[in-house]
Amino acid sequence: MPTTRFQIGDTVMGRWPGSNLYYEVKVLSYDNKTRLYTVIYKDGTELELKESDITSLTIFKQGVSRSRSRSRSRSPGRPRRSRSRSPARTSRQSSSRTTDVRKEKLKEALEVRLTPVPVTHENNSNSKHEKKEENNTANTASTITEEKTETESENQAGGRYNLRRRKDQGDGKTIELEQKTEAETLPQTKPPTASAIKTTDLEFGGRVGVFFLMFLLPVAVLALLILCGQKDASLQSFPLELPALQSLWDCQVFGIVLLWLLFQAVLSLLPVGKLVEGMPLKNGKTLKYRINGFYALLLTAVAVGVAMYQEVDLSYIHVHFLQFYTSALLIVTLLSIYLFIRSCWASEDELAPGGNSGYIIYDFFMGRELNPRIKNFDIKFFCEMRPGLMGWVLINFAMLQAEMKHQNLENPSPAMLLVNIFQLLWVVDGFWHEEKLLTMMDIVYDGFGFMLTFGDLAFVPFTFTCQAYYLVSHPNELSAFWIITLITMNGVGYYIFRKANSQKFAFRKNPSDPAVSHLKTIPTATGESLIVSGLWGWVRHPNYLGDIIMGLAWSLPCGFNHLIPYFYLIYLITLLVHRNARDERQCRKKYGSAWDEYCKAVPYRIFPGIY
Ligand SMILES: NC(=O)C1=CN([C@@H]2O[C@H](COP(=O)(O)OP(=O)(O)OC[C@H]3O[C@@H](n4cnc5c(N)ncnc54)[C@H](OP(=O)(O)O)[C@@H]3O)[C@@H](O)[C@H]2O)C=CC1
Ligand SMILES: CC(C)=CCC[C@@H](C)[C@H]1CC=C2C3=C(CC[C@@]21C)[C@@]1(C)CC[C@H](O)C(C)(C)[C@@H]1CC3
Repeated sequence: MPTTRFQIGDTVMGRWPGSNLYYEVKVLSYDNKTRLYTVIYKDGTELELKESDITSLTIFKQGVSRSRSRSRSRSPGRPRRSRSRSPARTSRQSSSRTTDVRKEKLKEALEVRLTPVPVTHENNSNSKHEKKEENNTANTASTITEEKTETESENQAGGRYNLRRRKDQGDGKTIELEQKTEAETLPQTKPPTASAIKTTDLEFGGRVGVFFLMFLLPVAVLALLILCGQKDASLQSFPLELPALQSLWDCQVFGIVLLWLLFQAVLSLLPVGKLVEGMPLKNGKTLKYRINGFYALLLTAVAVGVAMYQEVDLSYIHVHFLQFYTSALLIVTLLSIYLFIRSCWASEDELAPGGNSGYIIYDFFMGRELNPRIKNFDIKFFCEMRPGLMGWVLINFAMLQAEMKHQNLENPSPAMLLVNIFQLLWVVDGFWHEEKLLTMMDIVYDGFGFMLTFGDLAFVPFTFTCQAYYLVSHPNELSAFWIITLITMNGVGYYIFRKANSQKFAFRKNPSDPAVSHLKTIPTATGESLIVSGLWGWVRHPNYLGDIIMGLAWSLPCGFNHLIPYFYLIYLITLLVHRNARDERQCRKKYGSAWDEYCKAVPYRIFPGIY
């Protein structure tokens, strides 16, 4: 390797992809064509790195000792600056003496364990200062965490990180471990550069696969709704002739759907609820999101109450259900076209890693732009949470009204009540934890194209309601035993789902949180650990398991006469098994051998006993 900076066999510091953490690595080879070094980490992980992601050991060590001496020379009695992301945190900080003491202790502890590492790079222009982070890795490594620059490689790796975790310690408060003046003098890592995105790993069977899916999905949902509304809902009784056009289209219905979207959009823009920052983007910036879904749900409930008081008949939705679906489908199509066209003007920074293959159909389906916004209105975040999820609850309630009307009941049937209550609980839970959606793959990684638009605006409200729709014309008596069994099943599912999600979220935010600090973990080379006990030590995706148990409890009230009400369960298992595989691929890429170790310790994916 005559022209390279590093030679085979050199021990150098290599950046861990997806982070700004540097580890000791050995250079194994250099590829002249790709200009990539193959390096091996101490845990045996081999990776290819760019020259800019490698730095020499001597520069690193000089940096370490320089900043160590800086650290030592700081007067121990001098109060250190602490930085808080939100004013709320600042006030909490100043009001709590005990927390301050605890924080100081923690800070001291961290200072002993951590190594501030100045890294010299050619382009050290980023003015953001560095922060040290807890090093709990198997490899001893010097770490440098720069708030913004991490996102570049994270996004490329398709990973999702909770960067705040690295700054939040103790009671979720932010501790800045270096003084600002000091940190500013430290050499900085390279700022993210806008590299051209090109999606090469095509999902869903590539261009051909998504082409068929784009037609198949809307048709399959239409078929499901037709069957679900028929007296005989068996697959064999599917009508062979196409439904008449007027049974599929109604201008008034289209107007109602538009009004619904507008109403929800207005609610989402109300200046109530907190403003939170999303995950850092590739360009280092973060977007702000208004978290007011729970208020919007309450206001929607009030609006529906007022409408019912004005004698609006909600069973209209049941009568015109197919027309509501086709109206939603038209909006999905128009919105997807708009999203695709506007993405042509989006900068490289704004593109999603998964939807930029260069193939029009594929990119239209997957979504090119990551966070399409009109001023402060985030179209993806809005569609993911609002019209579809609220619509689901409203449609369920309309079906409950329709059931009473159709079957001349004074009260809704227990089956209908259970379906309504179970699903309402799930939706309320979603809005209560709305902020957590910001760290999910759908927001951080996936582009917003036909797939998510269809999923959010058509699939969720029209297929997730399929049990309630079915019950209107297929009554099912439930014994007290069944009612208790179903309530227990939903409760168990919900407990697993919520506990697993909250545990992971709390752990990612602050591993020393007393609620999760007792959990056993496997350290990984990135500095983040994997929980290996409790629910996360039982199966690798306990939250999916909980969701599936709930899905079963939502379908069983419809009885065993037909397969149709089990559609949600079948969809959920398929989606979560696919999502699990996708997630595991990304985790293996991100955590390397530590992930394999986790898989060995916890061999079951979603279902206990099933590998
Ligand atoms: N009803 C529906 O239609 C759907 C519901 N859902 C629900 O949404 C919820 C969120 O799902 P989703 O975002 O897909 O996945 P998860 O919330 O399970 O997130 C997966 C991530 O968790 C982290 N992780 C994995 N294992 C561990 C571990 N042992 N310890 C600590 N962290 C770990 C990894 O990220 P990292 O290490 O980078 O933090 C991994 O990438 C689930 O409850 C799911 O059931 C999802 C899809 C559809
Ligand atoms: C067939 C097709 C095109 C499916 C698209 C799937 C999407 C509809 C779902 C993928 C993951 C979702 C999640 C929620 C809604 C449905 C979609 C978007 C979710 C936001 C609902 C509220 C929950 O509390 C949740 C946050 C756990 C959940 C996350 C995943």
